[in-house]
Order: sequence, then C-alpha cells, then structure tokens
Amino acid sequence: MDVCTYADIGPLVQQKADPHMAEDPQVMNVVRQLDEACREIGFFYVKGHGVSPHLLEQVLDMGYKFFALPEEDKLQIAMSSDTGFRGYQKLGQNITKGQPDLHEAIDYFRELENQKLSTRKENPLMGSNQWPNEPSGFRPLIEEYVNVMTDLGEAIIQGIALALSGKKDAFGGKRAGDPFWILRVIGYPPMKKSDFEVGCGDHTDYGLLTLVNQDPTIPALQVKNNEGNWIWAKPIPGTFVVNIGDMLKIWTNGLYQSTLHRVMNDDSKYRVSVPFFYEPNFDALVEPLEICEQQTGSAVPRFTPVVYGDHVIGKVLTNFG
Ligand SMILES: N=C(N)NCCCC[C@H](N)C(=O)O
Ligand SMILES: O=C(O)CCC(=O)C(=O)O
Ligand SMILES: [Fe+2]
Repeated sequence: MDVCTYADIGPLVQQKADPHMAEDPQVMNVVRQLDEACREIGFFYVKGHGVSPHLLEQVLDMGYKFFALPEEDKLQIAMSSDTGFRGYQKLGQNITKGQPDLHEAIDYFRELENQKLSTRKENPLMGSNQWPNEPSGFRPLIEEYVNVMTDLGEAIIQGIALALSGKKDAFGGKRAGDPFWILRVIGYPPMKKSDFEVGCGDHTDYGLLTLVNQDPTIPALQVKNNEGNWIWAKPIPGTFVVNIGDMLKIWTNGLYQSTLHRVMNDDSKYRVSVPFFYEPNFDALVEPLEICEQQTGSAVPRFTPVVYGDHVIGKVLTNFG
C-alpha cells in the first residue's frame, strides 16, 4: 500500500455528536479504512472533512503574506525561550537531527491556565502566543482555524477509538478529552537556490494526529514507507494529509506507527504549509491500552509510559539552535 489511502470521512464528521454512530454501516466503513491506513503506513488523506476550501486557502494565504514581509517585521514576534518557544523562527533556526532546516515558521501552542501559574523552569512552554500586526486579520483567522481543526481532530480520533476498542470515547477524559494543540505556519523556500539539504529533516510527530494543510500546487512532503523508501505525499486539493504521532503509537502498543516524514521543496516556488497537531491532554499519562496489548501479543516490544507534556517539552528544547 502506498500513501494514497484516501478516506471520505463525511459520515464520521456528520455523526460526531450521535452516541449511536457505531451502529451506522457508513461510519463503520470509514472506521475500517482509517484503521487499515494507520496499521499499514500511518499516513492517509481525508476528504469530506467539512472544512471550507475557502478557509483552507485563506490560512495558506496568510502564511504567504507574512513570510513576504521584511525580516525586521517578522522578528517583531521572534520566538525564544523567553516567549515559551512561541513565535517566529527564521530560516535555519529549526534543527532536526542536528541539521538546520530550510524553513521559517511561526509556532503556536495552546495556552493552558495552569501553565500560566507554573514557572518557566517547570514548563518551558509557558507563555502567550505571538500575533503579527500584519497581515491584517491574522489572529482571528488562525483562532477560527484552531477551533475548526480541534473539532475535526476529535472526529477522527473518535473513529480511531471505534476501530481500536469499539467505544468512540476511548480517547476522551484524561487521555485527550481536553486536548492540547500545536499549530505551525511554515514557509519553505526552494532548495535549489540554497546550500541546505532539506526543508525539514526526517522526524516523527509528537502527539496524536497531524493534519496538514499544504499548498495544493507543490509536492514537497515525503513519507518513509515500510520498505524504507521515501515516497511523495503529493498535495490533493481540498484534502488534508493526516499522520499518526508518537503518543498514538504508544497507546496502540505499536499497532499504529508514527511514520518518519520529511519535507523537500524541489520546486522553484516558495511553499507554505500549515500543520495542525491534535494532541493528548498536556498531563496525560500515555501507556499502551490493554485492548491493544491483547492484539499485539507479548512478542511485540512494549513502550515505556510517558507523560505527553514531558515528551513535547523534551522535543521542543532540542528543536532550536
Ligand atoms: N510539532 C511538530 N511535530 N513539529 C515538528 C518540527 C520539525 C521537526 C523538529 N525539528 C524535530 O526535530 O522534531
Ligand atoms: O510541511 C509539511 O508538509 C509538514 C511539516 C512537518 O512535518 C512538521 O512541521 O512536523
Ligand atoms: Fe511533521
């Protein structure tokens, strides 16, 4: 199977609020498709997600407009340890596996009340998100997008919960009932004109689910398949590319993979993408679910339990030069 698994998740999204959704054959058909894609490669496309094409386009457009500003304007919202790692990072500042990446980005993290009470030493992500004055309307648009995407992430995770346990709320409550989120607005200049080797080096994502809104005209995202080859996750207009994060790998005891991926912008045009990361509760203790252990049997390596927030902090602290 390749990365082209393509699910129309319409039934899942439309019946999200229905406690009896598992009785609908169309919902269960989607659930089977998601389960298969998660077991095989951990990457798939979704359509029928209900997010308006106009909103997807506007969000990317904000990115293009922001990155086109003079550097001094962008640096007004510069990210540092003093801002809780929230804000703008310039080209080469993001580091993956020791190498600087050819991208610039603005990073946003959910602002948690209890984070505001803690010290930076306890929680380096403590801080407020940084919003640019220009392009105008940036903040309300991204805030709307975060709300819409949180809803969508919940619908997909309910489908995955049904696949794994037969219960739509298996990831509710203390697991991901109060989900953390991360959003990155990322700009990738063409690699040809630079000395950099990669737009974003190979990595796995940290949490539950990533939903990528990418420029529909530029192939750049690549996924490592089970044979170890890099394959393109070309944009399909109107869809999201969805992939599994580290926490879902642990919860499923490895039934699902958090797949390695990277970004190579070989095009001659600048590329913007906006991944939204739907995450567990910040303080969730993540350990293999019993139901998944039964399915994987004792021969499969187990994972050590981790607190999601600790995992993400550990990652962020090594992300910048
Ligand atoms: N929130 C997520 N997934 N961000 C991924 C950022 C790119 C990889 C990062 N430098 C790393 O080394 O992990
Ligand atoms: O730009 C993309 O398509 C994906 C970016 C990515 O993998 C990440 O930020 O974690
Ligand atoms: Fe990623």
